[in-house]
Amino acid sequence: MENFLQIDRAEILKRFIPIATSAHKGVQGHALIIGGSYGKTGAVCLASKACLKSGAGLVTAYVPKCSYGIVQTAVPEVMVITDDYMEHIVSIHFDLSLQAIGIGIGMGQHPDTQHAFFNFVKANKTALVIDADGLNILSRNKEWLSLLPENTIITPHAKELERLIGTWDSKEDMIKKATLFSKEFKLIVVAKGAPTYTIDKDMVYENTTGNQALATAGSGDVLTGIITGLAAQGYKLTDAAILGVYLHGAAADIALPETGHHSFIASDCIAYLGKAFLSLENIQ
Ligand SMILES: NC(=O)C1=CN([C@@H]2O[C@H](COP(=O)(O)OP(=O)(O)OC[C@H]3O[C@@H](n4cnc5c(N)ncnc54)[C@H](OP(=O)(O)O)[C@@H]3O)[C@@H](O)[C@H]2O)[C@@H](O)CC1
Ligand SMILES: Nc1ncnc2c1ncn2[C@@H]1O[C@H](COP(=O)(O)OP(=O)(O)O)[C@@H](O)[C@H]1O
Ligand SMILES: [Mg+2]
Repeated sequence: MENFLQIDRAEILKRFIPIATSAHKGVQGHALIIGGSYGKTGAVCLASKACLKSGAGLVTAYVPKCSYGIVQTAVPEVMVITDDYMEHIVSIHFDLSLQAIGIGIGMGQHPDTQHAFFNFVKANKTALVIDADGLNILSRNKEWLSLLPENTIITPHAKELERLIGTWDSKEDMIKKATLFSKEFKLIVVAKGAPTYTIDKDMVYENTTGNQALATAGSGDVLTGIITGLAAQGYKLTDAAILGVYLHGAAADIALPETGHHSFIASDCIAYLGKAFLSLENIQ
């Protein structure tokens, strides 16, 4: 039987950790964002910028060669490592000490990328957030799900979730199936939608922020970056997911009087993240 909890500001304040006055970038966590392919480097730019804007001390992006100049120009604060191949990822290798990795956005599902993803998950021990093509690759290769570290966060939209757990006939049925999936593979499922449910075994956390302005390209990529950034800072992974979803929605709610529903874009979600954090910190 599932237990439901509505995530409002009071619940978030129980989990939110302000940054210590003595902090430096070395203690704020190093996050790696792996993704991108020809024509979809924007997803990595959005995720890695959102990751930094969520408080991670250092962010590196792992991208195919064609994405190098784009990421360096769009987000100069982010460091970049490139794959050996030009247009998509064919092997994932790096020598970094990391606290969290976000993988899958804009990555595509080329057979070589699937192979690289398999070798990566087989070896990886770092806290992991998987989105978009990382999830699509797992849907095609369900036997790889058991390779993921316990409490890996997955962030599917409805179609990605359906590819993983099959169809459902009601919201209750979706939650039941996602709960079973979460328990079977020991994963935290962020079932994105309106509202978003974060499902950690029998616990179901219903988010209370966000609006239809988020129905715009790249808003999920931003969420991946936020959650990865919080995980890198050492949040318990369930809390990183819950807090990330809340802040992402809060940024869209705070932006609304300025952008309206139509003109809000994923970059606005990043731009308003500061105000979303301030709504928790009461700093004037
Ligand atoms: N600037 C960039 O670089 C960007 C790069 N991006 C990257 O692109 C890649 C592909 O990602 P993607 O999500 O567009 O593809 P995919 O999983 O096939 O879903 C599409 C189909 O699924 C459905 N569908 C979608 N959402 C749904 C929902 N909430 N609820 C229900 N259904 C939903 C919908 O199906 P329909 O409703 O039309 O039947 C739609 O046709 C990925 O790597 C991503 O990171 C993007 O982030 C954009 C910005
Ligand atoms: N109508 C809506 N109300 C609230 N949130 C929404 C709405 N539409 C989309 N979102 C949110 O926007 C994000 C979309 O993610 P996703 O579909 O992965 O986008 P993309 O792949 O383009 O980055 C999710 O966090 C989802 O919950
Ligand atoms: Mg997406």
